[in-house]
Amino acid sequence: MIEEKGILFILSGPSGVGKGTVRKEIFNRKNNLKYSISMTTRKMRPGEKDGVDYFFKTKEEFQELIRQNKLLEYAKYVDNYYGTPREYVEDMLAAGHDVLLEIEVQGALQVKKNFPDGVFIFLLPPSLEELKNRIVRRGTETDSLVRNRLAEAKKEIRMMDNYDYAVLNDDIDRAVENVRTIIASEHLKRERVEKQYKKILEVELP
Ligand SMILES: Nc1ncnc2c1ncn2[C@@H]1O[C@H](COP(=O)(O)OP(=O)(O)OP(=O)(O)O)[C@@H](O)[C@H]1O
Ligand SMILES: Nc1nc2c(ncn2[C@@H]2O[C@H](COP(=O)(O)O)[C@@H](O)[C@H]2O)c(=O)[nH]1
Repeated sequence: MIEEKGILFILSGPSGVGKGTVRKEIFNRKNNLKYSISMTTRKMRPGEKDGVDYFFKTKEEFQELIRQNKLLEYAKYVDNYYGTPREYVEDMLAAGHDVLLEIEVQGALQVKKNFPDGVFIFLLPPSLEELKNRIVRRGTETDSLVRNRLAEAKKEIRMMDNYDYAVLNDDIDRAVENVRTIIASEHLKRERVEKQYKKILEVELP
């Protein structure tokens, strides 16, 4: 029997492309999604809150989580670790909730190995120039970190073919609508398959 589980959505793409902005817009509207708050060893930015934006951990704490297999995926990204808590995601999916991860590309590829049925969405910037402008305008990174993040971005964009969908974030409203449409249509698709599956099994053999 098909287990009635939630769908895992992975929103990914280079730093500064607008993943967080799109995600917040999606969660501002009515939805059936749960957001998985990540763990990180990076320093908290002004305005960020522990347990809301991330669970902020020391390097030692993070390494212990890895050792105890408590992370669904993790990656070292520009000198810091980032990872997804396993228990929350597995519990939510098992309870039938859809879950959204907002993660970089190395982590997304790990998730794909373990959750091939996940829906992988890549957010693409209009250009590297605009990506740089967005990171600089956000004002969270030093010049050298901007350079490192852009170098990662080029590698990440090369991996876009591994995703189910690519959404261009040139216009924020359009990008949000496109991601919402993907989420809704994947949902519908799975509901239809589930219904059909049940219908087939209801029929008595002659
Ligand atoms: N379509 C857009 N047009 C112009 N600016 C945008 C657009 N989308 C997002 N931004 C801006 O770009 C900056 C980076 O966006 P955001 O922080 O959401 O990116 P991110 O992909 O989540 O970054 P990171 O991966 O580093 O967390 C923000 O200042 C945001 O307001
Ligand atoms: N592999 C993972 N990547 C993650 C996770 N949480 C966030 N991220 C990504 O890291 C970079 C940098 O984030 P920032 O907050 O320092 O700008 C960005 O691409 C995030 O999406 C995670 O759990 N796993």
